[in-house]
Amino acid sequence: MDAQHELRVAVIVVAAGSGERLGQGQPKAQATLGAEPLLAHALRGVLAARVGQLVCVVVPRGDTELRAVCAGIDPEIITVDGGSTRSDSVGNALAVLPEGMDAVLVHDAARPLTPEEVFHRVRNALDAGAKAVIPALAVVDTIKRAQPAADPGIAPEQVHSTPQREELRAVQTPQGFDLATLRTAHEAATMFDDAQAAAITDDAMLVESRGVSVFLVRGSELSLKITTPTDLLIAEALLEGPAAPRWVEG
Ligand SMILES: Nc1ccn([C@@H]2O[C@H](COP(=O)(O)OP(=O)(O)OP(=O)(O)O)[C@@H](O)[C@H]2O)c(=O)n1
Ligand SMILES: C[C@](O)(CO)[C@H](O)COP(=O)(O)O
Repeated sequence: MDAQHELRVAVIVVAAGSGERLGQGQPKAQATLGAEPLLAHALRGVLAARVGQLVCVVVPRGDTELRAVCAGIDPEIITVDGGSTRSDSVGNALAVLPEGMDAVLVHDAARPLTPEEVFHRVRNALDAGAKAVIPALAVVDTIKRAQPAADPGIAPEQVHSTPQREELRAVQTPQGFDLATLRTAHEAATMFDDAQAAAITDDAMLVESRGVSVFLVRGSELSLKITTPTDLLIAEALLEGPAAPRWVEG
């Protein structure tokens, strides 16, 4: 990329998950946080950060509520149906992006409080020439690798080993990529079998496996992912507190 050319960036927000672990019986992106759906918070953060020329939101197939949330915030937002896995949902968005984009940020609607600064760090790394960049935090717990139990559910698991904590990072979104690099990696993943496909938990994995260098920038504790009911309680407390992102006022 020459220094004169400003990157044209698309932001994909994946919001097509079912929210099984949250257990509200509705798509997770519809769950209410401070009187608004998670998707509305996530989109407000994306738009406040001004890191892209367009936003594409991936919604559950047949959804009308999340489409209405998008239209109510910015009628220019593109919406597309999701797939059965997160990776399929990202692939569906990659397929509908208009011509002329250079790079893409992929963000989880399930991270409603991601501060603008995190978007900027990712975008800045792309501007500096990175093909792949992800926000991350140092891990605070000691992590153990478990040995698969001989009789799952009967015999207790045993510890296999303890990775060095200094080397571990908990990664977040938005994850930023050169668009052609991410598209090639997703196309290769369409050949995966079901077990391989189920094991793809983020986009960076797909480009890593192709030998692309993935750079890390600092994430944020505010950027927690809403997965369980406890996460939603924590997010409510964060939203009320002094550390809430500036854009939560609307
Ligand atoms: N088929 C899917 C699965 C997930 N996602 C999105 O990917 C992000 C991270 O996924 P996760 O937190 O696992 O959400 P769910 O799949 O909804 O959660 P669960 O596994 O508890 O059902 C979320 O913003 C979710 O909406 C998606 O767009 N399409
Ligand atoms: C992409 C991600 O949010 C990075 O932390 C995470 O891997 C998504 O995982 P999930 O199991 O789909 O929630």
